[in-house]
Amino acid sequence: MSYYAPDLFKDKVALVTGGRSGIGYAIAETLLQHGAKVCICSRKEEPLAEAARTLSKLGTCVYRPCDIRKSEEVEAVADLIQEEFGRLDVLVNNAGGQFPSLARHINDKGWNAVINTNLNGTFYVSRVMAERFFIPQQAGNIVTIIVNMASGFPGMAHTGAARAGVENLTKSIAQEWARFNIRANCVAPGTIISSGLDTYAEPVRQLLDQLKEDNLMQRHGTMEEVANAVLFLASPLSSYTSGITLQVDGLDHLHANRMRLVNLFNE
Ligand SMILES: CCC/C=C/C(=O)SCCNC(=O)CCNC(=O)[C@H](O)C(C)(C)COP(=O)([O-])OP(=O)([O-])OC[C@H]1O[C@@H](n2cnc3c(N)ncnc32)[C@H](O)[C@@H]1OP(=O)([O-])[O-]
Ligand SMILES: NC(=O)C1=CN([C@@H]2O[C@H](COP(=O)(O)OP(=O)(O)OC[C@H]3O[C@@H](n4cnc5c(N)ncnc54)[C@H](OP(=O)(O)O)[C@@H]3O)[C@@H](O)[C@H]2O)C=CC1
Repeated sequence: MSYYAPDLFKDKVALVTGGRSGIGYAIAETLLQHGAKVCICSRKEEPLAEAARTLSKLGTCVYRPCDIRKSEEVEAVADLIQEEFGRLDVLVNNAGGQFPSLARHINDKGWNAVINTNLNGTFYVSRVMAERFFIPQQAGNIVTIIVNMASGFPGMAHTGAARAGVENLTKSIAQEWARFNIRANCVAPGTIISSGLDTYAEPVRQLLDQLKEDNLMQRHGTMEEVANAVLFLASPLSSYTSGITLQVDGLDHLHANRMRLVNLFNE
């Protein structure tokens, strides 16, 4: 059940990066359920196509494989959106990820992989979609998924640094592009039960129970809770809000034990 009007995104077109799985899939699904036409992109063509097939039962959903770290592939996604819909109203920068490691053990390649994905990739997609659609249309809306790194991210310093960069980038573009009627905001999820958590190996998975106990609401978040926050920021319901980060974390940004992950490494 949804508290939003079912036609909230009628005639609107949305791009969800990383929309083939987890939180991105839930966002794409929710946008479709509220009338949007949706494009999803990610690196792995087969699961991406499968996700688009399933999502198409809810409405129009197209897909194009894309590594957001390659701006020419991002341009190809914009080409598809232009051909299929001729416009774009909402960009959800959801694609991202990282691996757990103490900072001093992250080698150059690993550092660059995470920075390129989360910071550079998010910038490329935002810039391309603004240039191709939002600025010419004089209208657009960007919502970017980051993480809870309000007190740093010990155990995943690369992603903490990248997402802090994205949060600051969002404040800058929100100001630069306000004159084009473009809003830009972030959503910072805490620990959310999703396919993303399955990518972590056992020691980190054990941590999840501890994180749940630490949480003042005594639980992890759901993908629907993140999607609902995205819907709010992507819709006219938040029309006077730009440049902010909405925390969806059951208070973890104020209260989480940030050393839990570091302590797993037993150093
Ligand atoms: C509490 C939870 C809160 C947050 C939850 C979530 O976000 S859930 C969402 C979670 N979902 C996701 O995170 C999914 C998306 N994540 C990813 O796709 C990857 O983590 C990525 C961001 C590194 C990109 O990867 P890619 O395809 O570009 O590259 P690649 O795989 O080829 O690696 C490049 C280099 O990185 C290094 N390195 C990589 N892994 C490890 C490791 N375990 N150990 C050590 N190092 C590692 C290594 O140097 C490697 O080079 P090598 O040694 O192989 O020559
Ligand atoms: N689950 C959680 O607790 C939290 C998640 N987040 C963030 O939410 C977002 C979604 O995570 P979640 O759904 O949990 O995890 P998933 O691993 O399921 O989602 C990550 C998605 O991003 C895509 N992706 C990764 N790298 C690239 C790339 N270079 N180019 C294009 N697509 C890419 C993946 O598809 P493909 O492999 O096909 O490229 C996948 O669809 C991520 O940014 C994550 O860091 C933030 C806080 C907490």
